[in-house]
Amino acid sequence: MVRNIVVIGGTSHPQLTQTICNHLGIPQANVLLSKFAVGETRVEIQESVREKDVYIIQSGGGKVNDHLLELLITISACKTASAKRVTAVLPLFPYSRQSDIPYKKSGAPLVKSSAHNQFTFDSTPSTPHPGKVESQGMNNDVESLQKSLARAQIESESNGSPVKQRPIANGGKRSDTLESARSESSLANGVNNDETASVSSGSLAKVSEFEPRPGYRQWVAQAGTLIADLLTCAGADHIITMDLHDPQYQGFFDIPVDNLYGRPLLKRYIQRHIPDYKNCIIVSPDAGGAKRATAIADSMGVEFALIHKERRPTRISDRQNATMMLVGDVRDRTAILIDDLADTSNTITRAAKLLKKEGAAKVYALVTHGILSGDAIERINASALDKVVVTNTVDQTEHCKRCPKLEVLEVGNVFAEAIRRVHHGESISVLFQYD
Ligand SMILES: O=P(O)(O)OC[C@H]1O[C@@H](O)[C@H](O)[C@@H]1O
Repeated sequence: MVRNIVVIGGTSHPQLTQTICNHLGIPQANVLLSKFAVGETRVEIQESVREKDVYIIQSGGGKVNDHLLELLITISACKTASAKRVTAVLPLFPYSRQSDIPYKKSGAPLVKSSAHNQFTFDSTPSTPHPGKVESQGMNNDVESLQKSLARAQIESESNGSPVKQRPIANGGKRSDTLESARSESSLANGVNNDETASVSSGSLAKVSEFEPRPGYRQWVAQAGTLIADLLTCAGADHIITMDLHDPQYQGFFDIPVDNLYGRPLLKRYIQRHIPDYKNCIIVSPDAGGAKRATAIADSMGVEFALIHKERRPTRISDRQNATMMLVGDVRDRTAILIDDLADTSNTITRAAKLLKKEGAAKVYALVTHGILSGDAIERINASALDKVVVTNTVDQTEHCKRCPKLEVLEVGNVFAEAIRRVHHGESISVLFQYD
């Protein structure tokens, strides 16, 4: 039983809050979380938090924007009710894939040429793309753009080389920038050129006609910084999270951030449940995740392979795998894909197809955050993946009902122990170790 501590659960993951409270031996605080008719979030803390150490559990995934706003309001409510310290516990950190966007010195985002639009990244079912929901075209397009640009940045950082700058086409005018970026973002999101062309939003057309002045920064919201600022402005004194997509995101905060590792759970699963695991091969589905995957492979003394995403145009008959190249030998072995998250599941299902094509006997995917939005479950069910193992940083109740290949690892005990240690001022570095 821990004293003088208050645990509040947001609406994103009530089951995880309950598990954490069970481990701590305390009841959840009474709060009223609801919505006004207009859709605005309403928060009422129904017990005193004066001079208490408050932990608010709220994960990303699902209705991520609603959950985020609910968290901000709850933090602020606790602060104004004189809580001594407020810690936001975000098992999956929302918006952490939207760290700052790379820009050229000239001011335009770093994007590649639109000439490379001849191939597709088909998957079954097809990956969501901007053209699908016309009314949301603008949002999706920008999100895709941010995703592709953030990837370009991270890939370039992991290569240790700067992102290549594309010469400005169109006689030096910058009006091509969004079109090129769109094309690039489409490539990164499984959209061929025809599909991209089907985006017919009036606002998009206006944006692409817009010719920025020299030096003007084509505007892509830098959500990563904003989210960090919102949390601290609301009153958060401390953040606890797990497997941040980009660990450097911790540097966006000027309050302590404890980034716990999901790796010990994944490693334990491999050792206990994968037959003859010493002869399996750990695979990173992209260069960005290589560090994460090699850490697990090295700690178990097993081999490692990497899937390289080739972004140059390739005309070969098997278009689906045209852009992926396996570095390593998986023939007749069990391949274990390791990644931080699966959202559309496009990455892991395409990787699984390639691994089976290269002769892997079985393919597992072990992923910390099973966001599994949209058609992700259908995609996994139809894929070459034999098993997908995720933690419950995101609620998996509904996913499990629809996906026989899914297995879930519990993180409630890890977060409860982190909370207990933070509350007592003990070191939590033991939770970062996994050997
Ligand atoms: O392909 P989906 O599942 O949508 O996205 C997951 C991938 O996107 C990356 O940021 C993650 O690290 C992971 O490799």
